[in-house]
Amino acid sequence: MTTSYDVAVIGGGPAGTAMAGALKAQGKQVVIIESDLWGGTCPNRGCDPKKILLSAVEAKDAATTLHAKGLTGGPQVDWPALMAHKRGYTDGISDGTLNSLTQRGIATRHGEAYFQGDGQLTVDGTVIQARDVVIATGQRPVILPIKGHEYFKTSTDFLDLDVMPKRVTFVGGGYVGFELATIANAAGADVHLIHHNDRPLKEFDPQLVRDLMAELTTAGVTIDLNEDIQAIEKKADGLHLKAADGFERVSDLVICSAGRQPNADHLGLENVGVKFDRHGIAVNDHLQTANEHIYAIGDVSATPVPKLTPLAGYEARYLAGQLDRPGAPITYPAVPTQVYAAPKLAQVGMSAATAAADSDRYQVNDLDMTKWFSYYRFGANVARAKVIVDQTTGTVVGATVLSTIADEMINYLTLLIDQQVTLNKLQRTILAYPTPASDLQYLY
Ligand SMILES: Cc1cc2nc3c(=O)[nH]c(=O)nc-3n(C[C@H](O)[C@H](O)[C@H](O)COP(=O)(O)OP(=O)(O)OC[C@H]3O[C@@H](n4cnc5c(N)ncnc54)[C@H](O)[C@@H]3O)c2cc1C
Ligand SMILES: NC(=O)c1ccc[n+]([C@@H]2O[C@H](COP(=O)([O-])OP(=O)(O)OC[C@H]3O[C@@H](n4cnc5c(N)ncnc54)[C@H](O)[C@@H]3O)[C@@H](O)[C@H]2O)c1
Repeated sequence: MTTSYDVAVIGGGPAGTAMAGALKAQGKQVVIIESDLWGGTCPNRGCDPKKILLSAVEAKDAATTLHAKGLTGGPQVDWPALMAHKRGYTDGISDGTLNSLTQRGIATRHGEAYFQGDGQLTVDGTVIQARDVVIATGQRPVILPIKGHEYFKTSTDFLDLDVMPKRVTFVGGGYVGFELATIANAAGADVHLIHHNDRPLKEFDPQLVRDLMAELTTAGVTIDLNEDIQAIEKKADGLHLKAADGFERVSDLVICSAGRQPNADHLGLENVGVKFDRHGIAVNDHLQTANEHIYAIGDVSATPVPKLTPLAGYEARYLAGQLDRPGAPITYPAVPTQVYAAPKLAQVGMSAATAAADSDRYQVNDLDMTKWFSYYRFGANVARAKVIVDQTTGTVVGATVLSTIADEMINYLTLLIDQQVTLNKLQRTILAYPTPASDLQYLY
């Protein structure tokens, strides 16, 4: 059976579903192909389940920091109940996404998409004919190719654990390692985070990363830096992780959190002249591959931006516009990114290190906000921000924030950057007091 469409979209995650929806709204005939769960990584095994589990950490920490300041006793995480709460959300995602696509008249196919050749896109033997194809197949966890790699589990396994093991170890200090270590620690596990050099979360301000590590260490997470794990051995007392320098750690569960790799190696891209490497599928500044009818968006594309859900949607909306009416190359606004640990670490725009190189122009406001009203009232242990102000324009151009509410503050800061809001302009807006937003004027 051969079916013909204007556009075929491969991957039913945030990028693919946004793409298919935007194309359908333009009146195009579109088919979307998904080999696993509709909705993709973010709502099924990424952002959303992670943040549901984090809700218990946030509530527990809020109660703990107010201990002896008006609260007594301390809540404990009931992992099976928390997991049931998470599943109450995630279990409905795939069917819900499929229904939403179908209701909008978007054709759907479940199966592995594969390019047999130009114009020969197949899904489980069926040829799908489409003028253009958009690849939005995302990424999957890297499994380090060390001895005993078969004992590694991934973030996907962690986010669906029935029981929290006694000892949990994360190999790799990036977003996934820090976020899931925070959750496992709050759930009562003995948690180790092992990183191969001395710069975990290397995209973030090193001082604030050190502050975050100090907080996590105080909370009970053991962080081992400069340890390069070479082997995992299963013994009667657990999984033994070993580094070349004699370092050894025993654990019940070992999560490989050493990064993610593009889902580009199983698509037959060599049959259609599309190139990729470990950063993703090579695209030009119109998100077009070397094959003029094939595009790549979201996590799988090698664009110069972090791999995040809002960017998947942003690239989808841009490309839908391009396919309708070709125009200017894609440009990206300031992109906020954050680590949902306890506390949260968030960053947007210019870093303090870059600003320091031009100190005549850029002022770095390094602010200890711990005693500020917004943080004092719930007894926060740490609240720190570095805010970069361009002195020639009086606008904020970058910020790093470490606090329990950094995830909200960074969005306000992103708006200030995007809208080029000066202090004068901000103070002409009345913001409800006392709220984190009413603190914005003190960041300049
Ligand atoms: C643990 C974790 C936490 C995260 N937390 C955050 C967060 O807090 N905030 C944030 O912004 N981002 C977060 N992310 C990143 C976010 O999930 C991704 O940026 C986002 O899902 C990318 O969307 P996508 O559509 O490009 O890819 P995906 O969501 O990965 O979707 C790609 C889809 O393509 C399908 N597919 C692959 N190959 C084929 C094939 N051959 N045929 C058919 N279908 C195929 C896959 O099954 C998948 O469903 C997190 C990721 C992880 C792993
Ligand atoms: N909050 C969020 O927005 C969020 C959360 C999770 C994931 N994500 C997305 O998923 C992507 C992947 O996240 P991630 O944490 O899996 O990857 P990452 O690339 O952020 O971090 C992986 C870390 O593992 C380290 N590493 C590599 N090899 C190692 C080794 N042999 N031993 C020890 N450490 C090693 C790297 O130096 C790096 O610090 C992120 O870049 C982000 O785009 C976002």
